[in-house]
Amino acid sequence: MKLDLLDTLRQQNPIVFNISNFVTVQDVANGLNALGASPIMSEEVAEADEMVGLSSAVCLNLGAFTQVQVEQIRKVGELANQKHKPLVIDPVAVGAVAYRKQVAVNLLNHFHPDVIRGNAGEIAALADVEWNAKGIDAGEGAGDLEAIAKACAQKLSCVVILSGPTDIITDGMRVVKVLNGTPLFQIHVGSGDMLSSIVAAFCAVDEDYFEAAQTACLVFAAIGERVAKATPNLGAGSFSVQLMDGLQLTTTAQIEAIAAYQ
Ligand SMILES: Nc1ncnc2c1ncn2[C@@H]1O[C@H](COP(=O)(O)OP(=O)(O)O)[C@@H](O)[C@H]1O
Ligand SMILES: Cc1ncsc1CCOP(=O)(O)O
Ligand SMILES: [Mg+2]
Repeated sequence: MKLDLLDTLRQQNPIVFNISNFVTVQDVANGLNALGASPIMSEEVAEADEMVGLSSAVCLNLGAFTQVQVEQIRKVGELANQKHKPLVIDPVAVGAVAYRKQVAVNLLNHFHPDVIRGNAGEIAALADVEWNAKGIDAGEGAGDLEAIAKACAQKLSCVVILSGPTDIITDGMRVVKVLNGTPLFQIHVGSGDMLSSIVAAFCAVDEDYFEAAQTACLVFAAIGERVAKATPNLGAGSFSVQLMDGLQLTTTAQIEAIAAYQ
């Protein structure tokens, strides 16, 4: 685990280009900014070439697209591959909505992601494993999560993060598990979207995307855990405020002190 990547990220302040969704776009922008990256968003395909060109990483969130936006997402994904910019995909709710899975699978025929980050329901759907996803949430299933994450990574030849109470990060062969976190993440819509964009930010500062992905998961989960423990009776509203402060103010040493992974 390369925790010093957080210091590198804060020194380099990489530009991360996000196609976000209208629900969580502000959380994603502010989360990246607070941590030490430089977010930029766009909904216009005409500026895709310039946007990808000026960015150090790209995060495509499939949370709430229109057909016009699918064209933009495809173009940006293709450009990211052509310009060798790290590309992260967040396949929101592909396990719950057949149309979304169809769109996601079609997009993945046009470009190759370096990292896919989703919850159990989303990663199971991409791996074609039986699972009862619940809307944007993981839902329930009987399968082994590590095996599902590995199957998805092997099928799509990329790093996969299956997030949840334990984050499972795999390149299809190697597996790292991040045990930090807090259940408060579940009552804040946008936790997963923030994590996906933060994964892209770490990929901007380390070409080893397996390392970048696991560090991003540890940093995000440990900061959430730390702020949750620091404030008694934290609720959904104040957690999101504390989380933003934590992303800005938590040091590498403070994360190292509570880091739990295997
Ligand atoms: N019950 C939980 N306990 C601890 N951490 C959690 C829990 N549920 C989710 N997380 C954390 O929340 C973040 C978002 O993950 P997740 O909830 O799986 O994404 P999504 O919002 O896309 O469903 C990750 O950092 C994950 O580790
Ligand atoms: C509620 C909702 N609806 C479409 S996208 C979205 C946000 C999903 O955010 P997250 O997956 O980070 O909880
Ligand atoms: Mg999500």
